This record gives sequence, C-alpha cells and structure tokens, in this order.
Amino acid sequence: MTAVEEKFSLTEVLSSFKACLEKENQDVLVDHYISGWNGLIRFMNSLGTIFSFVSKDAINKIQIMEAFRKSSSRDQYRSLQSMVAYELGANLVDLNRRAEHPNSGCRTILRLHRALRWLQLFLEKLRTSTEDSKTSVLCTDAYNDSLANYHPWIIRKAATVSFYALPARNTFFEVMNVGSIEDVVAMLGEAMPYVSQVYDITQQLYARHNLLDLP
Ligand SMILES: CCCCCCCC/C=C\CCCCCCCC(=O)N[C@@H](COP(=O)(O)O)[C@H](O)/C=C/CCCCCCCCCCCCC
Repeated sequence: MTAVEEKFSLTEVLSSFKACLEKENQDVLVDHYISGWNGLIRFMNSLGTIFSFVSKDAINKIQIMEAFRKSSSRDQYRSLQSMVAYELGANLVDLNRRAEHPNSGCRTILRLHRALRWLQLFLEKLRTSTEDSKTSVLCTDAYNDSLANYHPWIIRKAATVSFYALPARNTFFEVMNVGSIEDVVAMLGEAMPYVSQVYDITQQLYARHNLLDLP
C-alpha cells in the first residue's frame, strides 16, 4: 500500500500531536507537527477536489517546513522553540511586512497554528455533537471562531461554500477509522488535550516574542 492509498486513521494523526511534545522541556517537535498535518491533509484530499484550494495551501506550508528540516540549518528547526530563537537571532523574520524573508518558519508555522485552533474547535464540536448535528454547521462555526478572523472576504466565502460538501456526521465518524461512535468520542476525549497543549505552548511562545501578527 502506498502512502497515498493508506487508510486515514484519526488516532494516528492525533498521536503525532501527542508525540510533538518533548517530555523534558515541553518543546514542540517540528517533525511530528509536520507529520500530524500530513495525515490531516491526506484525509482532506479524500473528501474531494472541492477542498483542493485548502490542501494546496496547507501542502505548500508543510513543504516550506520540510525544506528547512532538510537544509544545512536543520538542527535549528528541530523544535518550534529552537526555530524562533534561531530565526529571530539571525534576523530571518519579516516582522512588519513581507519582504526579504517572505516564507520564514515563524510566519509559516503561525498560519498552521491558527488552523490548528480551527481543528481543535471542530473536533471538540464533533465530539459533543448530537445525531442531528450538521458537520457543515459545526465546521462553519469553528472556522468563524478561529481562522476566518485572518482571511479576506473571498477566502471566507470559498471556505464556507466548500463546507456544504462535507460528509454527514455518521460518515465522518466512519472515515475516522476509530470504531463505533462511542469509541470516537472516547478517543477524542483522550487525545484532544494533547492538541490543546501543543496549541497553548505555541501560542505562549509566539505571544512572548510578539509574533502573533506576522505579515
Ligand atoms: C476526521 C476529522 C478530522 C478533520 C480533518 C480535517 C483535515 C483538515 C486538514 C487541513 C486543514 C486545513 C489547513 C488550512 C491551512 C490554512 C492556512 C491559512 O490560513 N492560509 C491562508 C493564509 O496564508 P498566507 O496567504 O498568509 O500564506 C491562505 O490565504 C489560505 C488559503 C486557503 C483557504 C483556507 C481555508 C481554511 C479552511 C479550513 C477548514 C478546512 C476544512 C476541511 C474539512 C475537513
């Protein structure tokens, strides 16, 4: 089975976010962060071409980070903490407008970090949803409370229209490949705190260095 044909498993994706957190000092490890996003993108691709404008952007951002991890500075990009220290120390971040360093690791991760907030809200809404809940509504609400605040009108419009193509709640639970609905709810209850921890640590790191509004 090739990587593309591999069955999506939400448990595996969420365990990448768990593996992100280095036990000793709570550093967020870039390779696991990337691996979590790659799994999510694989899932999104399986939902149809209507989401390709979303996955294209996410893939582009993942590729920027993978390139850093293959470069001669790869060790500086081992964790989000080492990346921030390195890029700020070497003046590799455009702080006010995109110019000399339009694709710094700091601004690239910031975009994914904002999307992680959407994922956190969406999965929490799915976890606590009822049989008659509509995934398009759950997804739109999660989007409006997170990523939409950073997107121009045209992207917001395209995103909210595409959400109508999401599969129904039961199909969604099935494609997660976790088991029964009760199993999914239990797994999400156990795994979501790790996603939240990755989000909170990154948020604090970026706030401490005034990086939350990078252009
Ligand atoms: C089994 C359930 C699990 C849920 C699985 C969800 C899978 C989602 C996978 C990826 C999520 C999308 C990540 C999107 C990253 C967007 C980053 C961003 O904000 N980019 C914009 C700004 O970038 P710059 O221009 O400053 O470089 C960019 O303009 C955005 C372009 C594309 C539109 C993004 C729309 C985001 C909608 C997110 C919801 C995705 C819905 C998927 C539904 C499963």
